[in-house]
Amino acid sequence: MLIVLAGTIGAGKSSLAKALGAHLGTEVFYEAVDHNPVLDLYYENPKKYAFLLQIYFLNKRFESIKMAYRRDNNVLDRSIFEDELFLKLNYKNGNVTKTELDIYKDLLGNMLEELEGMPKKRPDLLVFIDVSFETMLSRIEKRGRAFEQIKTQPGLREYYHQVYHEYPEWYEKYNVSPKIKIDGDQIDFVNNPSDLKNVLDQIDQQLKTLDLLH
Ligand SMILES: Nc1ncnc2c1ncn2[C@@H]1O[C@H](COP(=O)(O)OP(=O)(O)OP(=O)(O)O)[C@@H](O)[C@H]1O
Ligand SMILES: Nc1nc(=O)c2ncn([C@H]3C[C@H](O)[C@@H](CO)O3)c2[nH]1
Repeated sequence: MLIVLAGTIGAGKSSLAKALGAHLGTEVFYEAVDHNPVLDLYYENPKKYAFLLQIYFLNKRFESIKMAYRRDNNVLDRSIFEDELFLKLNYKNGNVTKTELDIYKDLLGNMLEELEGMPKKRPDLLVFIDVSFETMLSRIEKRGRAFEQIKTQPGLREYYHQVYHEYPEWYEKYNVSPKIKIDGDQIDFVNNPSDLKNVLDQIDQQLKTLDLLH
């Protein structure tokens, strides 16, 4: 089965992907953040690097999907379907031009068409981690990636609020696969084993309903 994690920045996707991979005995494909040569440049100068970052992520995402869709059991940290959310925001903020927006959408459309030819065409389940804006900010701070910090770049607060604001509608509209929403605010699946069990039980239950787990 193929499970994808979705949610705003710092929602807990990588953390839950790791736990879910261990629980189901599946491989985890993490988002390309650690050795990303563009991400810190983007946070420094979004106007210059937004389009390049979108292309970088899209390419990496597609690479993971190609591997993950060919194998049987996988967990993907963030879905390709969220990339357009970031792109549109960058367009709205004047960081990508209309031509860049159109070229990107065309490329994304072509890539998604390619998936139609693969043995597995779409995820079996999307797990959306829902957190409040305050939690999002505190997790970003706690994780401590230097270029993401509001303390040194106060302007980022507004950008994070925009990203946060886009997600509820994005989730409501998402219809590529079955989906489930997890409360990442109240449930501390990172530090509290019984909370983690609670989340894994919710996901297992959904997988059973879909006849993917017995
Ligand atoms: N449910 C939770 N309870 C407490 N802490 C959490 C929870 N989920 C994540 N964290 C912590 O919040 C930080 C961000 O988590 P994580 O890296 O998993 O988020 P992410 O959604 O993958 O972020 P990004 O989109 O930026 O890659 C980490 O320090 C993690 O330990
Ligand atoms: N601009 C932009 N477009 C994307 O498609 C995208 N996907 C992820 N990210 C940023 C958010 C976190 O800082 C960090 C980890 O998720 O990477 C993105 N940023």
